[in-house]
Amino acid sequence: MTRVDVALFQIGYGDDESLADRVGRVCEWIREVERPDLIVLPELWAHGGFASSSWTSTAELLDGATVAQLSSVARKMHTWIHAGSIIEKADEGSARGPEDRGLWNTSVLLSPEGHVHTTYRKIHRFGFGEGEPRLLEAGHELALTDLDWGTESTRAGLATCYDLRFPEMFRKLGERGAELVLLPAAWPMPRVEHWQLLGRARALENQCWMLQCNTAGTHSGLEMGGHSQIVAPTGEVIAELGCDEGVLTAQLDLDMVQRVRADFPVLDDRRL
Ligand SMILES: O=C(O)CCC(=O)C(=O)O
Repeated sequence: MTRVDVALFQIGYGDDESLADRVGRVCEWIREVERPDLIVLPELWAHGGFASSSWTSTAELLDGATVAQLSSVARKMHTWIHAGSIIEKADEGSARGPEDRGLWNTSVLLSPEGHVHTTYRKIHRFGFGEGEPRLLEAGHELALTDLDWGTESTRAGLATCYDLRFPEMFRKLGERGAELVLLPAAWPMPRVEHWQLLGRARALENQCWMLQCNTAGTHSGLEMGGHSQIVAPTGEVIAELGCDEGVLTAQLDLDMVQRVRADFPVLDDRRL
């Protein structure tokens, strides 16, 4: 039986903490918890989910300071760390994307050896013409990987925040074998019920685990919604946080995906 311990860090922040201070604080905080098998952090927690006016100046390379510090934590703890997302800037001389911006909202999964294992550039940019669609390139590729736990492994799909509103993306991840989806976010408080409802829907309709890690606090004039949640392949929320900063821990029975799919084989009845 594949049982794994996960910890989602619902990071709270305001406008008064520098990126470097926040990264240092979060690395310390992670080191204080008992070693889980997988840690998940939120979207753009270092750069600020809505701090778009500073994204160009705080953007980092994939091997920049934020990822390097978290890689060192992953290696020392020998655990998987989904580092949430960063504002990634294009390396000198490399492709800058079709809109020539050279910036992406990129999620980074680190292996227990501390290596960048998988990256995912957010496909659906949020902002309706402002923020992400004005400043960042869109990602164009789905990202899936096998999380190796030692003797067993689990197929995981990566998605970020606003992607949650696009069910066809999660169906594609499911078709490519995803049993679990890692979803970091900076989802605002006024629409937190959408976050909860859509997360449950994506889990239920694809019969997969959803690990949704949101942000807390108020920055750039927006209150973040918190309410990080872990949803089972039945659509049941097995663990959730409130509005404040905190760690959400749970033990997942990953074999449940196959049991739920065998007991109620709704995915076999799709008309393609
Ligand atoms: O869809 C929403 O309501 C929030 C999405 C969002 O904040 C984001 O993708 O950064």
